[in-house]
Formats: sequence, C-alpha cells, structure tokens
Amino acid sequence: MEGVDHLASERSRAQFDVEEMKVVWAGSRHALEVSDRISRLVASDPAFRKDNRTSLSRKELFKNTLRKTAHAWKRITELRLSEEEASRLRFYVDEPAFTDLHWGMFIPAIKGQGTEEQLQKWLPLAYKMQIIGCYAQTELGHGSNVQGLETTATFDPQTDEFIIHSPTLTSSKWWPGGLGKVSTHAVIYARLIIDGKDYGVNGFIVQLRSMDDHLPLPGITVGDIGMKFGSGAYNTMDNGVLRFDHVRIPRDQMLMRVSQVTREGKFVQSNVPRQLVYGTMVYVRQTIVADASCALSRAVCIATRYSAVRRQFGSQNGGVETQVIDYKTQQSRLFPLLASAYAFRFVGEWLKWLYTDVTQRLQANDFSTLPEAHACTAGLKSLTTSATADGIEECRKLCGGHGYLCSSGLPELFAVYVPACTYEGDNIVLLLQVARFLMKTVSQLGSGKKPVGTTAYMGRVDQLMQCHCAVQRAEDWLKPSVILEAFEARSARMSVACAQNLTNFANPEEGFLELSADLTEAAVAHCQLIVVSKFIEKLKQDIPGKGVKEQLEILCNIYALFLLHKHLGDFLKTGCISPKQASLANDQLRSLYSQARPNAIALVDAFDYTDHFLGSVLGRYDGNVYPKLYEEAWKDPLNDSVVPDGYQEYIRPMLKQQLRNARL
Ligand SMILES: CCCCCCCC/C=C\CCCCC/C=C/C(=O)SCCNC(=O)CCNC(=O)[C@H](O)C(C)(C)COP(=O)(O)OP(=O)(O)OC[C@H]1O[C@@H](n2cnc3c(N)ncnc32)[C@H](O)[C@@H]1OP(=O)(O)O
Ligand SMILES: Cc1cc2nc3c(=O)[nH]c(=O)nc-3n(C[C@H](O)[C@H](O)[C@H](O)COP(=O)(O)OP(=O)(O)OC[C@H]3O[C@@H](n4cnc5c(N)ncnc54)[C@H](O)[C@@H]3O)c2cc1C
Repeated sequence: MEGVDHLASERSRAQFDVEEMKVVWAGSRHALEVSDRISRLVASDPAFRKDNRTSLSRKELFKNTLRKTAHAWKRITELRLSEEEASRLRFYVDEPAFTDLHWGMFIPAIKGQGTEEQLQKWLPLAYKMQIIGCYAQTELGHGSNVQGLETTATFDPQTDEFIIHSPTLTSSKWWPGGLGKVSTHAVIYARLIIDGKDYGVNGFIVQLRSMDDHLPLPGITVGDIGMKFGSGAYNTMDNGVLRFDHVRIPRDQMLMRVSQVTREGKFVQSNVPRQLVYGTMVYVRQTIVADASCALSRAVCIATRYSAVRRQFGSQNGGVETQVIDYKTQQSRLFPLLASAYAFRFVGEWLKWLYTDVTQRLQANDFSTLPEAHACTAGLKSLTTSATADGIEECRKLCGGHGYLCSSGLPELFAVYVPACTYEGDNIVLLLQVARFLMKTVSQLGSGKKPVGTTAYMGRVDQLMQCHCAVQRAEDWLKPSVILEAFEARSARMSVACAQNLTNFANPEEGFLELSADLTEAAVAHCQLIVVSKFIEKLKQDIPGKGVKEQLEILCNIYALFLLHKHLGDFLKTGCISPKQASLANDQLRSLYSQARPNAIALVDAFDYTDHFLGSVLGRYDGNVYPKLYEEAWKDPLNDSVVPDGYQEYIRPMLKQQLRNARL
C-alpha cells in the first residue's frame, strides 16, 4: 500500500528523541542541517538516479559516472556550495569516481608535501578542476612495501629537470583510481636519484595528458586495468596503469616540503621527519574510519528495517507470524552491528580530532605525536574496515534470500566496500605497524619514559598484569570502569606476552616474523580498547534529548560485551576474567538486546538516510517491501520480452530433440 508507513508501530515504540539522536549521529546541529538538505537535493534530482547501475555495461557505466560527476560539479558551482556542502553532495551521489581521488588524495598530497610556492601554483588549478589529479603510488610489483617502489626520478643538472622512468614491467604504476581514463595530472611516487645515489621514495607532480585533446603526453603509456569485483560496484572507477619512458619534468615539480633538491643537485633534508612523505596515507586512513561507520550503518539500516517487516513461523491459530527481529539469534547478529556503527562513528570523530591536533603540532615543529597518529590511523582503519566488510555480508544473510538480490542494495554495497580492507594499506600489514608501535612502547616501560595518549594504560602495566575482575552479578558488567579494566588488562597482557616471547629470539626481526600472527591479535586487542574507551568518553559528554544518552549507553555496553564474547579466548587465556564472569557477561548481553529491541527502528532512522541513498527495496523507510520487490523484478531487462532472446537458437532445438528421442 503506497503512502502507508508499515513501520509506524515500530516507530511509536521508541523510548528516545530521534531528532536529537540525529544530531548526535551527524556530529552537530549544523552538520545535520547540511547533510539533510544536501541528501534531499541529490535524491530529488533525476540526473543522480542509480537504480539501473548493475545492469549497465562497463562502458555505459563509466560514461554514466562521467555524466554524473559533471552534473555534480555544475550544481556545486551554480549553487556556490561550500567545501563542506560539496563534499556531502559527492557522498550522497554515492558513486565511486575519479573525483574521490582528486579531492581525497591528489589535493591533500600537494597540501601536505608541497612548499608554499607549490601550493600557490597548483591548488587554485585543482580547486577549480582546471586540472584533475590522482595519487599514483602503488606499482604492479609493490604496494605494501613502499620502500620497494621501482619508478625512478633522476635529476639532470644540465636541464634542471627530473627524468621519470619505469625501468621494469613491475615498476608500472598499477591501481591508482582516476588514472586510467580521466586524470590530467598525478602525484607519483618515485625513487629520487642524484648523481647515481638513491635518496628513497619522494612525491612528484607529473602531467599525464594533453590539456587540449586529452591524449597521453610523449613518453607516457596509460590505460585502465580492467573489470573489478561485482557488477556495477567499483567499476565506475578507472583504476589505471601508467608507464614512463624518460619523461622530463621541471625540478620544481618535486614536492619539496620534506626534502629538497637544489639547482646544483644537492639533496637537503628539512627538519621535518621523512615519514611525512607518507602523510597523505595518514590523512586518508582517518577519513576511511569515518566512512566505515557510514557503510556499516547503511547495511544495518536495511537489515533492521527488513527484519521488522519480515515474518517467519510462530503463528498460532492463524494469527500473525513472528517478526524475525524478535528472534534472539537475529538480535545477537544484528544489534552488535548496530552498536558497532555508532562506535565507529564516535571513534571516527575522535580520530579526526587527533589528526587535526597532530597537523597543528607538525606546523609548530612538534613531531612527538606522529608515531601515535600513524599507529591509531593504521590500526583503526584496519579494525573498522574489516568489521564493516564482514558486517555488510552478515546483513545480507540477515535478510535471507532477498538480501542476495541486487535490489536489496547489499551486494553492491559489499562489492564497493570490500576493497577498503586492502586499499590505503592491507589490513594485516597495518596491524603489524600497530604491533611494532606496541612492542616499542612495552620495551620502553622500564626506561622511565611514560607512555601517553592511547598507550597511557601501559603505564599501569604492573597493576594490569595482576588485577582481578570484580564482577559478581550480571549488572556489574554495566559499569564503564569494569569494562575498561577488562579491556586494558587483556590488551596489556597480550602485548607483554608477545614482548616476552620476542626475547626468545636472538634476532628480533626474525622473532617478529615468527610471532606475527600473535602480534596482530595483540594489535586488534589494543585497537578494540581504543574504540571502547572513546565510546565511554563520548558518554561523559553532555548529551541532550529525552532518552538519547540511555540508548547510547545500551549500545556502548552491547559493543563492549559483544567483543568480550567474541574474543572470550583472549580474556580467559590471559586470566582477565573467569568463566563464571564470562557467563554473566553473556546474560547481561541478552538483557541488553531486549532493551535495544523496541528502539531498533528509531536507532536506524537516526542515520537520516534517504531512500535514494540507501538504494534498497528491503530498507525502504515505509517498510512497503513486498509490492516493491515484485515491481522491481519486472523491470529487469530479461523481462523485456516474454519469450527470451535465444529461444529459437537454443531452447527450441533442445526441446524438439527431446521430443524426437521420445518418439523413437
Ligand atoms: C580517497 C578519498 C578517501 C575518502 C574516503 C571516504 C570514502 C572512500 C570511498 C571510496 C574511495 C576509496 C579510495 C581508495 C584510494 C586508495 C588509495 C591507495 O590505496 S593509495 C596507496 C596506499 N598504500 C599503502 O597504504 C601502502 C602501505 N604501506 C605503508 O604504508 C608503508 O610503507 C609501511 C607498511 C608502513 C612501511 O613499513 P616499513 O617497515 O617498510 O616502514 P618504513 O618505510 O621503513 O618506515 C619506518 C618508520 O616509519 C613509520 N611510518 C610508516 N608509515 C608511516 C606513516 N604513514 N606516518 C608516520 N610514520 C610512518 C614506521 O612506523 C616506522 O617507524 P619506526 O619504527 O622507525 O619508528
Ligand atoms: C580498489 C583499489 C583502489 C586502489 N587505489 C589506489 C590508488 O588510488 N593509488 C595507489 O597508489 N594505490 C591504490 N591501490 C593499491 C593499494 O593501496 C594496494 O593494493 C594495497 O596497499 C595493498 O598492497 P598490495 O596490493 O601490494 O598487497 P600485497 O602486499 O601484495 O598483499 C598480498 C598479501 O600479502 C600479505 N602481506 C604483505 N606484506 C606482508 C607482511 N609484511 N607481513 C605479512 N603479510 C604480508 C598481505 O596481508 C596480503 O595478504 C588501490 C587498490 C584497490 C584494491
């Protein structure tokens, strides 16, 4: 029934002020106003339709993306949207495109690694999209091992130029988004060679295509690397391959904030750490954490609404059947994901603050917090993207068979999202960075150097190695101090155990390789502690609105106790809690699911997603699922004709053959 809200009774059960929760989710009243206005603007513009995406060929899909990005840019300029509004518009258009890399990596790379003169020259062009750029770091042979990149930038003192060259097949740039067909320019990463000496990997701005006819400039070979996972999905993006044959660029196109090359060919290292060459990755990893909460909340919104609509079993005497959301198994799979979406939102907010703080410190030549910022962005990127990718797939299963239909929105969401576990650093490689940071922290404990920030708890290692969890009744698990102590003790004990095991190896690097699986588990424990503690910190703030804080407390406890349940082996093995306390935690978790149940629909409404953005028949705001599923099926191109194309060639002869055989 059109116009009827099938979820109205669910909404009426909510025990909190949804409008105020929307403000908490958005981050501020202003952010909510902008998001709400821009999402409706996109949803009401037919140029941003996306319901036919999965049935287009690659070429049609790509051209469609070009059309949408051009239309988006037209609207941004016509309406004179601010940077914040423009970025919300691109987000709600919801189609991976070269613009993600232009705004998300090319511009930040120049901003972070360019000198003042370079910013003045390149940024105005990039902001007006008079040039389009990408971030070309990864090569066919090396992605994770950035030090292993092979592209060379050799200084020629005769002409005051760098010669950019791809010496081997494996040195071909491979993967950069926006490179294949669109970008006119790239920030490329290459080994700096002066007078035969290798000064390591640095960034260079290189023009790739003519500004007149878009043809590759001499010495440049460039193209798309081919179809990727899933129909539609990430195939809107032109991930590319790029080779250089002795391409010359002026010396002032090396990004020179971190290191410089003088006219005479002298290499000069600034007083900033070399690791700032990796700064763009720190920035993007931070944005990816915030994005994880968006992708997960979207899947959870679809699965929650559908779980309230869907009914199976349980009817007596012809009465209505049970809503699947009322099954405890459904709740125990769905509600931790709902809680995770909120948890990732808040840790993303905090990480943004951390990134801003480290950036300000760097400007004042204070580099002390850079290692922590690197560890936090790397670790949280890894943790949240892995959980989100798994969570989207779980949401598909929570929707039963219908979740497998493209019209559920979940297959495409999964296909677009899952590479987040790989890009911007493979998740295991990033956890190993966190583990290195933790091992360094543990090794310095006796030296009098006090750990700070997210490792401050390690300063209480003696107490954490011995403490006993105080839980006696299930409700004791609701105390934030109890939860924090259990997570801190688990993390500290796992790190210390790894550090002790490492001392059994004569060569520490060999030991690190041998113990790397344990080390990644210690890193996960540390990162989960960060997420739990930032959720708890968030709840210490003044949060207005009837019942809003109470709901967030329930979600925070669900998130923490779900992790405890999932990683029970860690907690028991390290002796942080007893089997009896584990069982009490489980009792408490069940009770929390019952408390979340009446609020579930309102908690996903608080994400404030339009039906256009969700792109899901199952997740419709009005819950009118079945008629729309039925309608959608008839729109499939296969249903354009009643008898399928191919009947005459293949089906009919087969049937006739069977008939002949039967007569014989
Ligand atoms: C783009 C817009 C994004 C918006 C997001 C919103 C929505 C997104 C949706 C769609 C868009 C998707 C776009 C995807 C785009 C993808 C882009 C890419 O993938 S770009 C390529 C990324 N590549 C990587 O991440 C490579 C991974 N490898 C590395 O980072 C490193 O090289 C390494 C693994 C860390 C290197 O390890 P190694 O041991 O060899 O280190 P060294 O180089 O020797 O360095 C040692 C010391 O330096 C410290 N370090 C390392 N990295 C950093 C850093 N980034 N910052 C600070 N410090 C760092 C390291 O810890 C060592 O320190 P010490 O131990 O010596 O103290
Ligand atoms: C959709 C997508 C978009 C991308 N966009 C860009 C872009 O715009 N620009 C760009 O420059 N790059 C881009 N990339 C490349 C991306 O950054 C790399 O693919 C990524 O960093 C992983 O590197 P790799 O491919 O070399 O993986 P590998 O390192 O080869 O990983 C293969 C396996 O080896 C394991 N492994 C590797 N090293 C270690 C180790 N030290 N210890 C234990 N295990 C290890 C990994 O865990 C993984 O299981 C993109 C990739 C994708 C998929």
